[in-house]
Amino acid sequence: MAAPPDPDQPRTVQLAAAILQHTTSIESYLQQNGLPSPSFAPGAPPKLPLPPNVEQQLAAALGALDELNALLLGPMGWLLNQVGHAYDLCSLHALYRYKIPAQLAVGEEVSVAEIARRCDADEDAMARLVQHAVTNYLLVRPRPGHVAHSATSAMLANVPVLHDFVGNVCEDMWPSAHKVVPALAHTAWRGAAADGATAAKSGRPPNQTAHNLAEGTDVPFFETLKGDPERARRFASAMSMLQTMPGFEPTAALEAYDWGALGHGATVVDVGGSAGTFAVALTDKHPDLHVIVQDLPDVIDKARAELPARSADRVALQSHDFFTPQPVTSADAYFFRMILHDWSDDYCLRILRQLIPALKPGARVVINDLSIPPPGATTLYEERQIRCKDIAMMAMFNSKERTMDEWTGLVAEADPRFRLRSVVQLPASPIGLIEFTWEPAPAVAAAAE
Ligand SMILES: C[S@@+](CC[C@H](N)C(=O)[O-])C[C@H]1O[C@@H](n2cnc3c(N)ncnc32)[C@H](O)[C@@H]1O
Repeated sequence: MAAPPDPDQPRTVQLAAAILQHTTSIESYLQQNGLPSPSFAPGAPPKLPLPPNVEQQLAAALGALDELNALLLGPMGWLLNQVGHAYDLCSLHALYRYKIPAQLAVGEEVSVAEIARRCDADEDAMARLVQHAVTNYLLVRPRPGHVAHSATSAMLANVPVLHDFVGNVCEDMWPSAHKVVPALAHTAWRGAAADGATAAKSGRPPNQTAHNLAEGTDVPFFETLKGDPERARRFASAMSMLQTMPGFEPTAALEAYDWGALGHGATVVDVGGSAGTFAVALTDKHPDLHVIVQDLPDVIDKARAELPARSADRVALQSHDFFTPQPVTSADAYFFRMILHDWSDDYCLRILRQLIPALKPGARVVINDLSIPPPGATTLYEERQIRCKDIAMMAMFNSKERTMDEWTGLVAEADPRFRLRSVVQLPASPIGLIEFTWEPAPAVAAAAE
């Protein structure tokens, strides 16, 4: 248990004391469990392997460090720091585009001139980008003018999905970042909403985004991917990397929800279930459940080729556009995992309402998606990470991350007969699991008969 800060000390000293206290706890946990101290050396674990109680100390240490950094820089320094961040991704982009990590052997010390030669790039510019990468711990500098692998670059060299993730960030998403405000201010787009619902609070269409301005196209990002197989492959690979992040793994949703309570032989529809990763994990754990994975035709074709033989009699695959009426009637649960955050409120309402004619009384609708923590529930540093994701969703899709209240309000707006049943916030994760049941009022049910 962390000691409270000494109120007689200045804030900076309180923060420094908290950082020392939390860091000491983290190091003792690592030492007691025979785990290595954090390091920049290639081979360091991608993430500190900490249990939830120590993970909380890590979150507190990082939050305190961030606030201390801002205070010590002072208002002007902190402002200039933001300006610097605008260019931070340039060196990571160079690492990605020129596949620099893959060109270095672990333990090899290479001159910056040699890096430029291996990349067939301008020596002066490449040397400067590589030196910037050193300052961001993406590479290390064993001696002046030379670089070598850091833990991060070695990971980028060895984990192809991570390389794809960086490519997706630097080449698909980052170009839209400086168009977020111009898209907001775009006169012709102001007030545009789904299906002409001009008063909608968040209904800007997915083809009037910062991404559309950045790429000079009027088709939504997912449509662009359909015409560009390599970009689509990189996006799918980047998404599969996200599935391995803490809280984003299928196992997290398996453990957070009582799937067994749906009953023996229950049917679950995984709406937008992609390649069926979750469905396979769910039926491995609960072999008596039947899961129908729905997605767009191309995705289902690919899923069909990849579905493990052991899942064939428990997992069915179905092409379905979730903007059309739900074809599976009377299922026990309809599951939306990382789907609705891709869409603005108006589009989410349309997706949810497509379920209604198919629902039997008591059917569950389970949303497994990011949730923005309430103010003060996390450090500003932690909240910033999810707010950055929220802005990324706005930039690419005109969609959003939501608070728990926004999630429950959205589903209630889709139809008041969706009754909130449970809310679970996954530990040490921005992901939530919100369960609704379909409860038509007796009078409404009778009238419908
Ligand atoms: C962010 S992914 C989430 C996939 C999966 N639920 C998971 O958690 O890994 C969004 C999914 O929605 C699918 N999708 C997009 N538009 C769709 C539509 N109109 N109908 C059905 N699926 C759609 C995409 O193909 C993709 O598989």
